[in-house]
Amino acid sequence: MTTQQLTQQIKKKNSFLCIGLDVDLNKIPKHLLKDEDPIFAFNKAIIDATHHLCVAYKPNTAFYEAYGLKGWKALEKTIMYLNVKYPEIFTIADAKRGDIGNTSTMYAKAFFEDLAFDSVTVAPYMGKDSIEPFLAFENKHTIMLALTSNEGAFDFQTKMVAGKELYKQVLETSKSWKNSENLMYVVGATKAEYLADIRNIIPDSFLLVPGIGAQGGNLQDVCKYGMNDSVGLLINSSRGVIYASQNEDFAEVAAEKARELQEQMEIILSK
Ligand SMILES: O=C(O)c1cc(=O)[nH]c(=O)n1[C@@H]1O[C@H](COP(=O)(O)O)[C@@H](O)[C@H]1O
Repeated sequence: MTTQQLTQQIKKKNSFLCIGLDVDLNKIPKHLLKDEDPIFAFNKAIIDATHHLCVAYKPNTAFYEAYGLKGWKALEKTIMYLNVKYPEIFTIADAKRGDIGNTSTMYAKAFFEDLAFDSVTVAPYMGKDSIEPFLAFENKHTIMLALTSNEGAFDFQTKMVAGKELYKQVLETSKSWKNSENLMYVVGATKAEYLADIRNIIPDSFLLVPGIGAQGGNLQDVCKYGMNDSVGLLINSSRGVIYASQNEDFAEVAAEKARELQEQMEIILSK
């Protein structure tokens, strides 16, 4: 999917919501545990109930890898289900990869070719030759951590390096990489006050913004400082949507939570 197609979907649905599929078997409704594949059964129900309210889904691979082969199988079934039934949805493998070049190429193949995700998250720590193998894939997007939502973001990301905060160095340097037009960036919703500075460096790029809901980030602040002419934002909520109810009505209640966020987004988009 191209970024133009993503923007079209945002305008059509009046939503720039991304729903995080972070499935924890201890948190899903008990009746699903009897299913042959509880993770996929949960995802399918959530997706069927919410696909019209969001433009993207983001399974965090940790929640699948934790269950071994069964978890990876459920991830594969989930992405196949999305690609076949809802091909207009933008898909994000939240895997936070990045390694020496030949290894990064294999990670990219795993998520872009084998699983056919539209995008994957990566960490910038190993630099240009760890990210360019991902950027080489046409019509695929590489979402690089810039300023993360957690407290530990202040350990390194905001430290001064050669007269500038490290996250700013990351943003600026990455613009010179080959196929950098395939980059998007992660900025935590809890860091909304940094977004004006970030937009000065990367005015046109899409930002994946996790951290509203459970982590306390604020949608209005993120939009005020982070939105550009083509919206340029994907706002993620995982736990706040998918675990709103742990009863049999879980998918319905998740849809209500997603609807609340979509309606706030519609108001922001109409301004
Ligand atoms: O890359 C991410 O998606 C990410 C980056 C970040 O800075 N903070 C962050 O919370 N995330 C992910 O976004 C999701 C947030 O989940 P909730 O806090 O439940 O909405 C999790 O999958 C996190 O791993």
